[in-house]
Amino acid sequence: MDVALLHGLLLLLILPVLLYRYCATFHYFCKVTFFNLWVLAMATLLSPFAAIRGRCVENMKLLCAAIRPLKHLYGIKIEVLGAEHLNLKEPYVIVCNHQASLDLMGMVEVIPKRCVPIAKKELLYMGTVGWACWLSGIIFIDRQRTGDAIDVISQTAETIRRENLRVWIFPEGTRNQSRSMLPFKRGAFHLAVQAQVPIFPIVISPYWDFFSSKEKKFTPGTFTIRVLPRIETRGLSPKDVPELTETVRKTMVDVFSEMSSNPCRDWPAELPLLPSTGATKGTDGVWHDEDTTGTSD
Ligand SMILES: CCCCCCCCCCCCCCCC(=O)SCCNC(=O)CCNC(=O)[C@H](O)C(C)(C)COP(=O)(O)OP(=O)(O)OC[C@H]1O[C@@H](n2cnc3c(N)ncnc32)[C@H](O)[C@@H]1OP(=O)(O)O
Ligand SMILES: CCCCCCCC/C=C\CCCCCCCC(=O)OC[C@@H](O)COP(=O)(O)O
Repeated sequence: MDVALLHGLLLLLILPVLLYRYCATFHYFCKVTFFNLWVLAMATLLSPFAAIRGRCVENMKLLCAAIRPLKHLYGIKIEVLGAEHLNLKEPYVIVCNHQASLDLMGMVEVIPKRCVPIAKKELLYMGTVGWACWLSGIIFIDRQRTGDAIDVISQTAETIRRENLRVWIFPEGTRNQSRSMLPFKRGAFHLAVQAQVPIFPIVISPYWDFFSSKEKKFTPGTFTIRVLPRIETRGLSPKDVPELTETVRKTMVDVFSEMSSNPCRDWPAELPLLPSTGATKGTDGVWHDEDTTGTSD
């Protein structure tokens, strides 16, 4: 009886190990659960320290430091190209494609100082995770209430200039693992135009090789983050937003396709970008290059 019990116990111990080793779906769920538990645990541990400082963007540093070890735990290599573009003293808006929660791992590799993401308000209700996000100055929007979301974005346009902040937005508005990008929401572009600050597009290469929530795949792997040159919005008005949105999306989709078809990551140092670096749109509707000397750190 005792031996049978022992065998049962051993099997109970070994079974998860075997499942983890040989069942891809179980492996996937374990890794995703660990990711969420890690975030929850870190938020719980760090929120009291962040609370001492109160709600402030400096707490983003704590949040980022807590997420950074995850890439080592998952065996994920992240390559960042073009990070130097972000060395601007002035405020700006970052727009980035959004494939999965794993984007957090890439985001913390490249996010500049004094930068806050815009997030769906549902995150706010995730216990200590919401608390940590709020304490770090993350801006919440209700995607179901466009009017309210627009108000928040308009206030943000004033805040980023007043407090010299950067804002990180996922303009697809939701996670997307398709072969291209979803149509872009216009909030990020209204924000940049209203604040008259530049936009930096960031493209994260596809995770297909190592991660797919549909196929329940999560293995070690590599991805690349490409920071594209800035796109000026000075002189643009709200009527230019639809075209600006489409131009930026097309640029990002082109880079994403390039990254998808070149898994060896053998990209040219500078990809052609429309509009080009430091371009502004003149009254004639044409994008003009301008001198950006002295704007970088
Ligand atoms: C210590 C450890 C802790 C760990 C802690 C870990 C967690 C750490 C998390 C950090 C990371 C967060 C990551 C979160 C990731 C997301 O939560 S993604 C989801 C949230 N993000 C978004 O939704 C993207 C931003 N959304 C937008 O920009 C959308 O435009 C809005 C404002 C929500 C409106 O949405 P919509 O109505 O569906 O779409 P849209 O067609 O764009 O707009 C409708 C109309 O309003 C106009 N409009 C839009 N915005 C404006 C505006 N600002 N002014 C004037 N008109 C506007 C549009 O132009 C359009 O009008 P027309 O041009 O058609 O005439
Ligand atoms: C008292 C309640 C306690 C609840 C505790 C919940 C614990 C949850 C723990 C960890 C959550 C980790 C969240 C990481 C968030 C990463 C950002 C993200 O990817 O958000 C999704 C959002 O972009 C788009 O959402 P949808 O694709 O539209 O959906």
